[in-house]
Amino acid sequence: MTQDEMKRAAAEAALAYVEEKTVIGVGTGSTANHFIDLLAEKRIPLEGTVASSVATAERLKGHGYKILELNQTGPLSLYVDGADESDPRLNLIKGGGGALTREKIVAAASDKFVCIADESKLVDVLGDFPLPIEVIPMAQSYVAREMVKLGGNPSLRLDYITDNGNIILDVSGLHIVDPVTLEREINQITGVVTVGLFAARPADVLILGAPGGAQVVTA
Ligand SMILES: O=C[C@H](O)[C@H](O)[C@H](O)COP(=O)(O)O
Repeated sequence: MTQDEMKRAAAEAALAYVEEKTVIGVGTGSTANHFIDLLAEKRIPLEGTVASSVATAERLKGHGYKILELNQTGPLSLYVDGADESDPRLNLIKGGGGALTREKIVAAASDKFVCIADESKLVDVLGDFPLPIEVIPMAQSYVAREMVKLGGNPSLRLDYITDNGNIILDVSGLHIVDPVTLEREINQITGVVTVGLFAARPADVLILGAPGGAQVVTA
């Protein structure tokens, strides 16, 4: 089974959490794309969707799904999205695709967050994947210096601007044993829009695609 097939297997298992004719939140990335395509292939009717990125909105629209603004919907019952890393407590690193801010907003507004990933994304301790941070452009150097003080090695994501008009710093070298505290500390740095650590609001369910099929992990 390839990594992509494992992503698709996880996405397919997430369909079990979708209630027809509801409004759901939909994440961004290659695993979320499988989920979107499977919703359409299985002809699952939805009242609407809240997209976590422009790219996801375009893909959903291409399949005929209605896009709603989060400000119109109130709380969502379900959010489905991928991740770059998960620890066993379902704390996540997200933002490899740059969509972390809108993803974190939709996750925060959702009752249940189902994370879908291939099995390689489950790690003991977060941090091998460089931690993405969305930053207001004029704060780039300041935030980078603050991240060095926290033990990280920041690097600017080149030729990339987020859907919100900001830059991304990818911070390597972190061994994140206390993700809740680190998320809070980074959130306090002036100029940080969002850190791609999802620990104050982790996933509720992690579905891992693996050669033997999809496995459901709960914290
Ligand atoms: O910004 C992107 C998102 O956080 C993605 O969910 C994450 O990067 C995982 O992407 P993929 O499903 O392509 O591995």
